[in-house]
Amino acid sequence: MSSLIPVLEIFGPTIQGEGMVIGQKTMFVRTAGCDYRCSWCDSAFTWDGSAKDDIVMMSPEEIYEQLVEIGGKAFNHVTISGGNPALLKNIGELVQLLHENDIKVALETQGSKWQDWLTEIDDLTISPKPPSSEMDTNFSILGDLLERVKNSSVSLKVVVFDEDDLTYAKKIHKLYPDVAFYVQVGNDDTTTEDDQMLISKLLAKYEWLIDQVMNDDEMNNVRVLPQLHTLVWGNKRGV
Ligand SMILES: C[S@@+](CC[C@H](N)C(=O)[O-])C[C@H]1O[C@@H](n2cnc3c(N)ncnc32)[C@H](O)[C@@H]1O
Ligand SMILES: Nc1nc2[nH]cc(C(=O)O)c2c(=O)[nH]1
Ligand code: SF4
Ligand SMILES: [Mg+2]
Repeated sequence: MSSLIPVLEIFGPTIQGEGMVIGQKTMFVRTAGCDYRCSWCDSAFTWDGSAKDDIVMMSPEEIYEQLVEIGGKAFNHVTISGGNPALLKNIGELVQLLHENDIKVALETQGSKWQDWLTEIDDLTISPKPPSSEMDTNFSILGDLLERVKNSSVSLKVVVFDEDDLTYAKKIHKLYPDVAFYVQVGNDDTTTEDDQMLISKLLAKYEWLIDQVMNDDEMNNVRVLPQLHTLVWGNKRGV
């Protein structure tokens, strides 16, 4: 019997709305628990206790069964996010099971914890947190992690809210110039249900971020992205 994984959401198929495989058709598995408390976290329910009664302890086999129950045959890509899935040693068993079923696996983590299974991920996104998050980056852990996954398909993605975040993003890019680098628009209104207001605000921020990067000779090899799912579905959960 495999060990159990704390799961908060399984949904899809949908598009990957962020980062290195934006637009990719994928299922999502969202784990509970995070070692960070980002001020603007759009998935705070994974760690703030508000959804603690919704956490289901599932074996990798049960997760795979539910993915198939929801997605049928209409997927071959699964994204694991959280919370921080890298807190969980047994994600490795889930990754192995998905690979055995010819499913590619993406994973989102902030780069604060190492797990040996990180080298097995097909699309690995590391998202270190800028000053606006009020979290501190442990550069020793981050550097070690990036060194150990350097032969995998890996990217760095920094969410940017303001100029200080942009300075931080540049520092990250300069430290690890060989890792594909993305900056992403930050959503500072993660509870509103007014989609039109949210979308026009986020598009204005996207234009601001594009302008900043275009005018900066230290960011010639940078990809600038919105959170595509937010532009389509606003703050809706499970999409
Ligand atoms: C909810 S996190 C879960 C994975 C992991 N804890 C992390 O932060 O990378 C998934 C992605 O959403 C991003 N994110 C979280 N809140 C956001 C917000 N308010 N605006 C834009 N991106 C956000 C994170 O930076 C991360 O890249
Ligand atoms: N469509 C969609 N794309 C995403 N990319 C990263 C997400 C996340 O919350 O980790 C996410 C999400 O929740 N939905
Ligand atoms: S690291 Fe990710 S899940 Fe954790 S608080 Fe920050 S954005 Fe949220
Ligand atoms: Mg999200």
